[in-house]
Amino acid sequence: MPQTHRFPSADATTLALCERVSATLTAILAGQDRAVLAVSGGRSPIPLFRALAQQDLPWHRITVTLVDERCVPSDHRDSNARLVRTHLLTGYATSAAFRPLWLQAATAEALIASAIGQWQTPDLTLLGMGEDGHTASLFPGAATLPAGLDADTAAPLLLVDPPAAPHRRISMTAAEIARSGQVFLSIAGAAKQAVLEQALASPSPHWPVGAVLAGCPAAEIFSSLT
Ligand SMILES: O=C1O[C@H](COP(=O)(O)O)[C@@H](O)[C@H](O)[C@H]1O
Repeated sequence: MPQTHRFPSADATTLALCERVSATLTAILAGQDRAVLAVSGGRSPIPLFRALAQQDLPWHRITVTLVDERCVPSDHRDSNARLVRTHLLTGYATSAAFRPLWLQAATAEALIASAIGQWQTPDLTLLGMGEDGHTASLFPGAATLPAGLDADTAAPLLLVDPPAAPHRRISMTAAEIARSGQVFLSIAGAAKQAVLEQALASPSPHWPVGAVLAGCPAAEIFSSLT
């Protein structure tokens, strides 16, 4: 069962998570030349990205990639790559390498093949969660959700067409999240807290986050009610 760390506010969560991510990357880099950090998109991670960018880490030995991406050009307002470039790859973190997931491709097959072709299993994966219980872009009701939650698949990434959210997505599979060295999930707000508790109590495809975390018993959850 993942361990949960509760904080009085979203700001306190950001501070604690920033320290934890920094310490984890430092520990990983004490034992290997390079580390791969996979980060989520959306809006919630912006304060964490800004805090991490101010950490004096050996960013030149870190590759940042994405847990999931919307299939939109890299200058689109909904692009997670744009979010990362704007808020994380600044300050000290300018020297990190960045591997975006979405690249222009003629077909869906070429798109997923190019993303998988340059993919490396992350040493540390940072997850978020939507109020519908999706994490990464593993959305409830998506046609490819069963493949995305297949614990035995070797596929690290797959395409997802969310039934109730904009844009086709590229997402890490639950199996690839489970293969990550470490997994931290952060959420803020009572609504997300209630969904997460329900998902953990009875893992089901209705709340993909529960099924994902069931495959990551050593994952850690960072949460606040505000
Ligand atoms: O669409 C997405 O949503 C989730 C949750 O976003 P948030 O802003 O509510 O935290 C995010 O984790 C995922 O990476 C993103 O593409």
